[in-house]
Amino acid sequence: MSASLRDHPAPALLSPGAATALLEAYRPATDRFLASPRHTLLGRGSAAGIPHGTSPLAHRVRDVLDALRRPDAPPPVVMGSLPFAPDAPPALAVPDMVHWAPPLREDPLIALPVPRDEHRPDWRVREVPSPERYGEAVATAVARMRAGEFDKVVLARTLELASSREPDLPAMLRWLARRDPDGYSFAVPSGPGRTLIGASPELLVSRRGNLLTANPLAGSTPRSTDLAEDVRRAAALLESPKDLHEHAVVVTAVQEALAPFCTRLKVPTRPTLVRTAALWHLSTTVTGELRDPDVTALDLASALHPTPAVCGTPTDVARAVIAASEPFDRGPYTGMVGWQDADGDGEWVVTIRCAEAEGRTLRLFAGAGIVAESTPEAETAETAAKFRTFLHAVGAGL
Ligand SMILES: C=C(O[C@@H]1C=C(C(=O)O)C=C[C@H]1O)C(=O)O
Repeated sequence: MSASLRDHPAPALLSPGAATALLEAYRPATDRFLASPRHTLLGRGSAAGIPHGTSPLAHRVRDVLDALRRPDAPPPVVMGSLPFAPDAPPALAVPDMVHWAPPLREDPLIALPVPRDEHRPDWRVREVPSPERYGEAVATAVARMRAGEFDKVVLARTLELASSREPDLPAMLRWLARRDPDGYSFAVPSGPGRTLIGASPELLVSRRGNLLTANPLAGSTPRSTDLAEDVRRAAALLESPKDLHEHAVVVTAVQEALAPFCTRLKVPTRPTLVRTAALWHLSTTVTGELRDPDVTALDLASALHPTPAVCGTPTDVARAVIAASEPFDRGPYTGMVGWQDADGDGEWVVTIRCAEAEGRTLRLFAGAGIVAESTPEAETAETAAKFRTFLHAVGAGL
């Protein structure tokens, strides 16, 4: 439906249960689902793809959306994901039909208990790299940073899950979306036969009219089930010099990337906390006013990507360290996932806390920001906590 509908939703779409109905309606392969704190979207089918070309992707997306504009219809929308590597192909499409609903977190039905899948796959789990190898890569990066070679790098590891039957992706999405309804949950095709599915807490950038918002996260600690300990960990994170440094590197990069586009950019001087079911994060909400109304959400996202929350500083050195240290291809992980309409409004989310499903396999990804004060033990524990959300969703314990 439409931008106008988004601003003035039709009564039927305001009915309690509209957002959870979209969640229930999600079908893999044909559908693109994205829930944010502002909207719930379900795109079905594919009316147009984005052509290959030498011009920037954001321009090609704008041209496709402009060509599909009809005077009597709402502005068309593109949905999908962009990979971490700049030269890898995006997985974007203009759906035949986009259904909009208010946010999941405002839907009274979101609080209903999620029925557990009785027939859970019998997962075999392989860690790539092993936690020991991951710790060694962290130690090597720390030594190079202490020698002054670079400032920060984000190193990731994966879990490869294989089963004798295909996972139930709609059930997984329902579980993820209901567990963190304040975050960004998504399920989109990411390549032939592949689905990217996850629940990210991090907004790369959104644009609404001439207003932009970015919400970099960096600096994390696992939650505790003991309330007093959970609060103690949150308080310690807010005071941790190592995490404040790791966070500041990201905020500075976001500020520098967005400043040229803005007449006004507001960057709070100290971070606050956000929490997911599994982690506490340091968070800064950056807001700004656009200088040029023709700059789209994807123009802004492309200028920001990759932030040091997922790559490092300086970017080119960090990219090289990642390529040399990680024994797998990141694919869509640490890219972006989201939507944008022909007016240039949209939301692009950092693709983390996610997995890529293909047939009977699932590949889970988790990374952590490494700075000179990092330790291999703490970063291995942080990535284990980041896997936890997803492992619960698929019914695999580790
Ligand atoms: C890279 C990931 O997360 C990023 C790294 C964080 C950190 O190092 O503290 C926090 C949030 C994300 O920006 C991930 O979840 O895989």
